[in-house]
Amino acid sequence: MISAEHLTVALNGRDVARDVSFWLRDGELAALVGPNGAGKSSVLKALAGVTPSAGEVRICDAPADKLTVRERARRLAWLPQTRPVAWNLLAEDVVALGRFAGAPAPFDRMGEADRAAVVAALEKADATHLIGRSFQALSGGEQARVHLARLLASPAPVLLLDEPCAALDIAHQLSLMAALAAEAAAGRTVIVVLHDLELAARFCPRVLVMQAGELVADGAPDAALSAEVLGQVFGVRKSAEGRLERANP
Ligand SMILES: Nc1ncnc2c1ncn2[C@@H]1O[C@H](COP(=O)(O)OP(=O)(O)OP(=O)(O)O)[C@@H](O)[C@H]1O
Repeated sequence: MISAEHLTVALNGRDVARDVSFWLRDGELAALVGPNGAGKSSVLKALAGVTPSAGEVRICDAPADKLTVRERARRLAWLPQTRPVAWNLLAEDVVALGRFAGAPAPFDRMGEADRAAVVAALEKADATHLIGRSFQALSGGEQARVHLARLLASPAPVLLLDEPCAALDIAHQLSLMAALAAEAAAGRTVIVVLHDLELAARFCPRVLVMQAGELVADGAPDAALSAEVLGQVFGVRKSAEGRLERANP
């Protein structure tokens, strides 16, 4: 459904992602993890086509660089790490933006199916009560849930989410991960950048680990987050009680 072959992203003359290759099928839910600055957002941006890259990205069997912006947006929805909304839209109008690329023609009016998708996405993101509220007057976590609903409202078969749990309380983090698992079970391919390794291991059958621009592990949580990877990549280890702690405090 989405693949990267020898993906390299250079910024300011430096490779911030180097020779990254992976392949995800329909219905896979993968966590993309790694320390700060490892290159996770850069890879997601390259997959979304918003940053230049070398190598090949294929989305739904099509080379991404041959797709128009609209074709790409129909295949892939991206939740960036920073999410400015320039206009003070209503919460439901921000969610409706997720339907834009799927419309038969730009600026078509929303139909019944679009309205139903917006309502369903708001429900999935536990944000129905925010209908009618102005987006910029929402709390950080409420805004994050509206953005999640925007993504879920999109018909795209591939979802990319960059730290969607930031700003969410623990109950909503768990609900978000359950919602992503449900999307994957329904056939979408989901890549989610996470810093919480326990959340990643609990919900994601596949974990991609980046370090200093390289993909250093890719597999089921037990293998990808082995004691060796935890120590070498993250500088942590599991205590006797199973808690993560600094390897060299
Ligand atoms: N626009 C830019 N110009 C130059 N360097 C950049 C730019 N954006 C990011 N970088 C650098 O690229 C590297 C990778 O950044 P990236 O945002 O992909 O990391 P990340 O793994 O998502 O980090 P974090 O967990 O902190 O969000 C970092 O060293 C960062 O400083």
